[in-house]
Amino acid sequence: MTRVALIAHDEKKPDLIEFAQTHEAQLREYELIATGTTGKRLQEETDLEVERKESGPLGGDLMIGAEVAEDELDGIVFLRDPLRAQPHEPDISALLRICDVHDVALATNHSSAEFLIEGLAD
Ligand SMILES: O=C(CO)COP(=O)(O)O
Repeated sequence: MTRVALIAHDEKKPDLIEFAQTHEAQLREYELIATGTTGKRLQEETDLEVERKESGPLGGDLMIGAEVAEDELDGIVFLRDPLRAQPHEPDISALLRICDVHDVALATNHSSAEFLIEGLAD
């Protein structure tokens, strides 16, 4: 089954929720995982079932990266905040890197997320 991770930094969470709501019917067909706070908001604001990992700053990005390393993920939508430094920047870099190592589709902004979701549907 297609397995997809959804992640957003705080400033981008409203954007991710809107994205998930727009594509809710399609996303319902997939196994979804998310970092802690993103997952909580998805559970509260959509009808999607989401497996929650730790919050990003507490290791959630690394937990999702571990799934990438084990080839368990088909795609990641990670709406990053490009305007604010994050305390766990090394973890974020590790996640981006391991996606490139394993050639896993990764969208880090809304426009590319639209392409990714369309690609997953094919
Ligand atoms: O910090 C994050 C990704 O780097 C997201 O974590 P939360 O979903 O727990 O806010």
